[in-house]
Amino acid sequence: MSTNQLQLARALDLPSRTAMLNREHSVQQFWYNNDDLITDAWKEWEASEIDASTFTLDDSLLDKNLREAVQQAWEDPSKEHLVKALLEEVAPDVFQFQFFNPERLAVLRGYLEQVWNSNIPMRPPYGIVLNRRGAMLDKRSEGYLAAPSFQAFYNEMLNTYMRPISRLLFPEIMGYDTQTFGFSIYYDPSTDASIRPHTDASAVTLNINLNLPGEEFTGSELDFYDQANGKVIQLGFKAGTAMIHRGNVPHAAKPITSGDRTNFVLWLFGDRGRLPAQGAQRPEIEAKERWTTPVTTPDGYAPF
Ligand SMILES: O=C(O)CCC(=O)C(=O)O
Ligand SMILES: [Fe+2]
Repeated sequence: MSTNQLQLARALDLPSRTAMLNREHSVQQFWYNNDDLITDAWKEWEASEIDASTFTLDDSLLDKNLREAVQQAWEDPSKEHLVKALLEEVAPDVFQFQFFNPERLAVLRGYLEQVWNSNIPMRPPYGIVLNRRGAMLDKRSEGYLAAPSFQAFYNEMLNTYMRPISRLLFPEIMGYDTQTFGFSIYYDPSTDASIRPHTDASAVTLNINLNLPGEEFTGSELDFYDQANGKVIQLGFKAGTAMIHRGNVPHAAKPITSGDRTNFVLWLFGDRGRLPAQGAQRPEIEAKERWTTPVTTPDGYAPF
């Protein structure tokens, strides 16, 4: 790796927002042609511009109870009830729990702030709508956040935490959880403020709030539509909390009316994006099958 990849990446002409929104061919070409350069630039950036002793991304950022329960379940899956006990059902099949330790979140947010200021080309998420100040997190995505320590942390969140927790709550997703996907989103009243009702192209979605304690916002609740009785259940995020739900539960983000909100949205699905059938039987699965990591290789399929 030559040492000026970072400079070269910073000098690239990013495709315009309109071109990105129109999914023009030139945009795909841009990411394809510059993939290696940009990946090397992230490595160089992390080695030269990030203070590794301050910005260590590891499980010490997570809630201590969650970390300890998950660690015990990995060592002895018969203890997975310790994890389950931390998950509160706040709407039918929607669970909330403390994911990050709010006091430690400043490390992650500080890191992400430097990512944002890095001037390395990044592709914002444009799933349901474009989110201007968001990033693609998974290696399968063009213009993803390829910094090595971030990638290790991202994969740990999905493989060590999200997948077994998902299997514990939604056993029918077993086998439809081999592939990972993720993005970050940022809402404020003047740019990207809401998302209309939709379902996700995931088997399971884990949505984690990254706001710091005291970083208040109003509005921006998630509405979950309970198909059984037509009711809407409105849920709010607090610093470092997460919601986990099947991808096919309709939901929307209400407009944010003051402040801002930053979240990670993490998805699991099967190979080539396969999803469990609607209303799939919920099989009995043994605990020891849940606390495993699939050997499947990432297939490169990206839903958006
Ligand atoms: O606003 C949120 O946190 C949820 C976003 C969401 O549902 C999505 O990006 O699919
Ligand atoms: Fe969603």
